[in-house]
Amino acid sequence: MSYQKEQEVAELAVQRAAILTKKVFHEKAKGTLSKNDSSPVTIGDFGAQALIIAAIKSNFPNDEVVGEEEASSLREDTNLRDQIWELVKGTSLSDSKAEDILGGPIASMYAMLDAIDAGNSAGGAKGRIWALDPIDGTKGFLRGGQYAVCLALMVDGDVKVGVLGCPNLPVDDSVALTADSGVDQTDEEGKGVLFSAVFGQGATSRPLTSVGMGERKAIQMKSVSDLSQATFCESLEAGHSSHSDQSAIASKLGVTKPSVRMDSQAKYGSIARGAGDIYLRLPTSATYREKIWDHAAGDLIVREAGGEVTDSLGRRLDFSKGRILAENKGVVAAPAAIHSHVLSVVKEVMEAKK
Ligand SMILES: Nc1ncnc2c1ncn2[C@@H]1O[C@H](COP(=O)(O)O)[C@@H](OP(=O)(O)O)[C@H]1O
Ligand SMILES: [Mg+2]
Repeated sequence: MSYQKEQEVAELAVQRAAILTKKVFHEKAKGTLSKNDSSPVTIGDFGAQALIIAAIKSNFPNDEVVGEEEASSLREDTNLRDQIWELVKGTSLSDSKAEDILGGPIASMYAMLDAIDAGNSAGGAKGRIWALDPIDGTKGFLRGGQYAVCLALMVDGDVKVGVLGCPNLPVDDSVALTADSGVDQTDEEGKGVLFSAVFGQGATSRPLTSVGMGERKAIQMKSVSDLSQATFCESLEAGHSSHSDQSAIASKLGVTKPSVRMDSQAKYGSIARGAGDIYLRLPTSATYREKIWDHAAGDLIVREAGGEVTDSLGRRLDFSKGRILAENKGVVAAPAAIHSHVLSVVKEVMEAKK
């Protein structure tokens, strides 16, 4: 399967949803968002999920979707619902042919609520299931840092298509990450990149604004010959991964640069294009299980760019277990050539803690 149509729909849908999230952010910044003070994340999340699921359902009506949100609270809260509908109604691509590919605008507010609710798949090992995170990196979105609109298609539990829209990352793949890449990037001119991969066909990037027009550009992870010069990424939120374990691992690896702390799957995209090298996500609790929508697209994009992605015990991320990664703990992503070395150090550090 080439998954050409799926990739095209996913890219355009993510682009349209990303435009909506940007609009919400700017309305919030101008103070015109809401008289009743609904959270911009709530509005952006629901709106983006509606646009993306509507596009999936109009092209692939039998596919299922695992989406982060569901609309029951919206059906009660008419004010919030109207606010989201205004925004969804007003968000279309400037390219009308591309908009047609997505199935055009959503017909009514009730169709919007139904689209949101169609993200209720239980996931699993059979059939075609999309994993959707309309705004990944909630905290980053709110602080004007990094966030991502994330969409992946799984077929019988394997990720076949992955798309990440990162509105606040630089377009240029050659811009190396720095310690402050994760914060306060909003409103700088010319930002926004879309990463995309199809299983077996490599990973690409292009400006988020040129989706549907420009060519995709192949991306590759950087080869790391000297770990002392390597850049590693981690969550900005200390609650989402163990900064102390990650720092112990980095120093054992001989990494000398400070970590790049960044919200969302923008981390996967950044290492896939060689702007950084390694992504470490060591669990902070024994019971938390990662959500499939937080990893599916990034996992494929990194692997298609020449990387390897496992959990902290060296197991491939298993997306066939439902809405969560029930059989995995944490994430270790690195170029294939050094992944086993990185993993051995991860295991050493985790063993030493016991
Ligand atoms: N205790 C925890 N450990 C790991 N991930 C967590 C977590 N609590 C929440 N998360 C997830 O971490 C995601 C953000 O990842 P990151 O830290 O890389 O930006 C959140 O996605 P949302 O922002 O979509 O809610 C959320 O699903
Ligand atoms: Mg998320």
